[in-house]
Amino acid sequence: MTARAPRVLISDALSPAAVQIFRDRGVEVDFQPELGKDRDRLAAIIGDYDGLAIRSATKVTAKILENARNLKVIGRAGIGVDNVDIPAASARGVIVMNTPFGNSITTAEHAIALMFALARQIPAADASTQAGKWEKNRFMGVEITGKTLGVIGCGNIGGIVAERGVGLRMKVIAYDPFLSPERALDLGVEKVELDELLARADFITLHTPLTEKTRNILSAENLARTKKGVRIINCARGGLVDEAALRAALDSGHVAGAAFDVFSEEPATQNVLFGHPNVVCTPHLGAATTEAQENVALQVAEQMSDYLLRGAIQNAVNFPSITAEEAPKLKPFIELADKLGSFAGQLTETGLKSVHVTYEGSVAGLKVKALTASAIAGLLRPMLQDVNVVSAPSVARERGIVIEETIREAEGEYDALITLTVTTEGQTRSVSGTVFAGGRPRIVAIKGIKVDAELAPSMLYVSNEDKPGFIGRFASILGEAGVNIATFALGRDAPGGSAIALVEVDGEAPQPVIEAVKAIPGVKQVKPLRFA
Ligand SMILES: NC(=O)C1=CN([C@@H]2O[C@H](COP(=O)(O)OP(=O)(O)OC[C@H]3O[C@@H](n4cnc5c(N)ncnc54)[C@H](O)[C@@H]3O)[C@@H](O)[C@H]2O)C=CC1
Ligand SMILES: O=C(O)C(=O)COP(=O)(O)O
Repeated sequence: MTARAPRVLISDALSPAAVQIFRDRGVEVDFQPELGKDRDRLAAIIGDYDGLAIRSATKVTAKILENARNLKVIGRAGIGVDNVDIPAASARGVIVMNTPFGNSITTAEHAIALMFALARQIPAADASTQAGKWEKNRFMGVEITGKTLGVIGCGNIGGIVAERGVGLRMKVIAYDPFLSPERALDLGVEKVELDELLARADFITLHTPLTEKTRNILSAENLARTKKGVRIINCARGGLVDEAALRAALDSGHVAGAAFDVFSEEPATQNVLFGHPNVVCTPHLGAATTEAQENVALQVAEQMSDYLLRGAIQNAVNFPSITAEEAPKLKPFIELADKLGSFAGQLTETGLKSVHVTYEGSVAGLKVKALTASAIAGLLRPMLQDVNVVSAPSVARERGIVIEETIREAEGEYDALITLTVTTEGQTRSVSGTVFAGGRPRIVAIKGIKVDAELAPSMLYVSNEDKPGFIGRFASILGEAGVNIATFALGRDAPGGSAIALVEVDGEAPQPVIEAVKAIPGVKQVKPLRFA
C-alpha cells in the first residue's frame, strides 16, 4: 500500500518468530519488546511506523495515537484489545486486528490448572513442603468430580473450559446471553441466567471480554449471591471482579478460594487479594506457553504484512474482513463508492436521514460492507473533515443516520452497478456508478437520469429544465470568464423534462460564473464539485 517498505514496531514481548515473518515478507521491523511500558518514548517514536504489534503491556492511548501520523494497523498478538483505544484508532483510520484463536486452548488450560491449584491448595502446599514443614494435615482439598462449574462467558475460551470441565465429570452451567441453545447442547453445558449460576456453582470461572457491560460483573452484590464455599477463577480480565469485595468475602469465609491471573491494575505489584492464604495468583500467564506465543506472533505478523503489503484485512475489530484475493478487485469499487458518496455529500445541504446502497451484478459478490463504509466516508467528508473509511459507519450511527444495503446478483445494463440513495430532511437523491475496464469509476445515472461521466478533480453540476438554448448560454458564460470546459456530459429524463449536466472544468469556476449560470432561465441548481 505504501511505496517504500512499510515499517512495523514491535513494542511488546512477542515471540521473535514474528520478526522473521515480517522480514521475509519485506516489512521493516524494529523489535523493542520493552518499549510498550514506556508511554512517553512510544509516543515520541510512533510517528515513524506504519504498523504497531503489541500484547497486553502496551497501552495504545488516544495520546499515542495522536502522534501516530503514519500508523495504518495495530496488531494484537492475542485476544483482548481492551488496552487499545479503539474509537480513537478508528477515528484515525487505523485498523485494529487481533488473533482470536491462537492462545485460547492455552488460556483455557491455565484456567483449569488454577481450578486444580485452588481445589488442592497446590501453591501453598508446595511452599510449605519446600520449607521443610511436611504439613500433611494442614492441606485438605475438595474433589472436582461431580461439582458444578459455572462459566461466565462461554465463547472460544469459555467453551474449551466447559468441554474440559465435562471431561472432568463436572456439571457445567454457563451464563452467556449470546450462547445459542445448539452450541450449549454441543458443549454439554446447561445455559442459565447469572443469578442461577451464582447460586449453584461450586467453582466460577470468568471468560468474558472486559466491556462496560461486564465490568464488575462479580460485584459485591453478586458475590453475596454466590454459594457459600465457592471458588472463583479469573483468567479473563482484571476489572470483571470487585477485588476489594472479593477480599472481604474471602476474609469472612464465604468464598473459599480465588485464583487470579489478571488484575484491575497491571503490572500488579500490590493488590488487595495478595497475602490471603486461599488466594493463588499468576502474573497474566494465561497465554504464556511456547505454542500459543508462536501461534499468535506468526499470525499477527502474517495479518499485518498482508494488510500493509496487499490491503487484505483479517480479524479486524473495527473493519470487515477482506482477503488478499478480494483486495485488488475491491479497490476500484472502493474508489467508486467513495466518489458516489462524495458526489451526494457535496450536494447535500440539509440533515442526513438515511443512506441506501444497492449493489447489482458482479459487485454484489464483493465485500459490500467495506464499500458501504467507503460510500459513507465520501458522503460525510464534505461535512466532517476527519471521517475515514474505518470510522465512517460508527460516525453515521452516532448521528442517527439509517444505513441500508440491497444486494442483487443479477446483472442489469452494467456488469456492475452501485447506486447510492441519500435521503435528507429536504429530499431524496440517488446517484449510480460503475467501473469500466482499466478500473476507472464512472457515474452513469443521477436521480435516475442517465449520464456518462468520469469524476474529474473540478466539475460543475447543473440541473435544469430541458429547454433549447441552455447549452449555448452556459458555454458562453464559461468561455467569457476564461473557464475552459474539458468534458461535458448531459442527460435528461424526457424531452422537455428534467435535465442534468456534469461538466469538467480546468481550474475552478469563480462564484460570479456560478451566479450567472444560476440566472439562466430554467436552471434549478448549480454546484461546483471537487473530487480527490
Ligand atoms: N489471561 C490471559 O492471558 C488471556 C485472557 N483472555 C481474555 O479472555 C477473554 C475471552 O476470550 P475468548 O473466549 O476468546 O472471547 P470470545 O469473544 O470468544 O468469548 C467471549 C464470550 O463472552 C460473552 N459475553 C460478552 N458479554 C457478556 C456478558 N455481559 N455476560 C456474559 N457473557 C458475555 C460473549 O457472548 C462471548 O461468547 C478475552 O476477551 C480476554 O480478555 C484471552 C486470552 C488470554
Ligand atoms: O490474549 C489476551 O487477551 C491476553 O490477555 C494475553 O495477554 P498477553 O499477550 O500475555 O499480554
